[in-house]
Amino acid sequence: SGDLPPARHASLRLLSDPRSGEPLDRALVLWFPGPKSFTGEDCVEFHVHGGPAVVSGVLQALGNVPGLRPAEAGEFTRRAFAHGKLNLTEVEGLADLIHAETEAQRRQALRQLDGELGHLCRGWAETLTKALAHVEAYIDFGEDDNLEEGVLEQADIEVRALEVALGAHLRDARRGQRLRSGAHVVVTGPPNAGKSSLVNLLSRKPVSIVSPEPGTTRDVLETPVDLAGFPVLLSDTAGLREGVGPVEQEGVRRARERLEQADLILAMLDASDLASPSSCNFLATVVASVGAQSPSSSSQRLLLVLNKSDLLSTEGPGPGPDMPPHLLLSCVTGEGLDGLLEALRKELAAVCGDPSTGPPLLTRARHQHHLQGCLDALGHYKQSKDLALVAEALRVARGHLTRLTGGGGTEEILDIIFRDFCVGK
Ligand SMILES: Nc1nc2c(ncn2[C@@H]2O[C@H](COP(=O)(O)OP(=O)(O)OP(=O)(O)O)[C@@H](O)[C@H]2O)c(=O)[nH]1
Ligand SMILES: [K+]
Ligand SMILES: [Mg+2]
Repeated sequence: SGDLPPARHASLRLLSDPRSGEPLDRALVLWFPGPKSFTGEDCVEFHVHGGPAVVSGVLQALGNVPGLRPAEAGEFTRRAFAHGKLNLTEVEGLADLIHAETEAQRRQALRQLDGELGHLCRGWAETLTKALAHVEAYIDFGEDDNLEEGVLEQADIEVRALEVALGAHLRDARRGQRLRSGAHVVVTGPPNAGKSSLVNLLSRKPVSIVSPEPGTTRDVLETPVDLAGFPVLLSDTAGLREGVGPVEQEGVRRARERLEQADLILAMLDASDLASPSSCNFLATVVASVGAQSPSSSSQRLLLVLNKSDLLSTEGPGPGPDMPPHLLLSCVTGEGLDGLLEALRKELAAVCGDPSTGPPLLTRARHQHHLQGCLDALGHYKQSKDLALVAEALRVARGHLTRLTGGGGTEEILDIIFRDFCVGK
């Protein structure tokens, strides 16, 4: 009728049930004719009042219209993908955006939704297409004088540059996955250093029991927290010491086990008790051994925190010149907490990758799988003497890149990716 709202303009309308004519709500109606819509198809949005009676009344009235049914979870996004509105990495970015819990996760998801990773992969795939064209031209016209000189060599230079770029991204792959699922930060130190006090302070809730009795914490207590915008799984552990009863000894064993899985270690000592055997032993073993690792991206990182700084002026002489780099903190007064959070932000940006500045991250095992597949195929490319095999290796390599952005994706993979969505997206 003449009363239909104009395309892409919000119009105020009285909605009524088409069967009974009963008014349901006064609502904004938006009409998006395809292909300029989210899914690429004709779409209508009803912006109704949020009360449950209004929503169920409108849904019921719509459900009675022949041919209409409720969308399945992720169905809108799936249709957008089917109509080429989003590629697969962008779909993943959208899913991550919906589930983002911290600022860094949101930034990363937005970058992926903007198509950065897809763009990179398409550039790489183009390089391979060109190289393949050169190799095929050589196979067909190799003897022909008209063929430009050095086509194979030129292709080879570009493919090898691509191999280096892929390798760099793969070395970074664990970072992106940590940003998606949380970095492992483990608090460790001798008994009574204040480990549980710090865990409670950072998570802003009483996760662990704090008491003056050494050996209070026995089990590993893990809690998810947002630390300086990064998602973290923070573990409190038993104080490290020997010669104790079997229960505490088991706690110490679990603490050491968890320590091996840490991306970042928060090593904690009582600043007023640095000369004690347990402090010296901890510095000589845990702190020294992590400090001695090569500073490659795969090794663990460590922050040394000297707690109970509030006791320093009155009791101990304070940290001497031999003390490795450290931060002073008081869990009781909160002094030094800002400095610790800033240090944590820097460490976590290194552990998770920094989505404000760094290169596009590989956030899923699927990304890593295809880039590794591409790299392996380039390995075959280098070893092949026969030009037909060279061309085949390039084709396999390119196939991995197109599958990463969703070209030729199988239904099962799509099902897995779209399963993460909620109804209405
Ligand atoms: N003065 C002072 N006392 C602190 C500080 N942090 C913690 N404490 C006290 O130190 C004692 C031990 O704290 P916890 O947090 O239980 O220490 P822990 O390292 O978890 O101890 P275990 O689990 O037994 O290994 C408690 O009495 C805390 O109140 C601090 O910054 N200053
Ligand atoms: K304690
Ligand atoms: Mg404790």
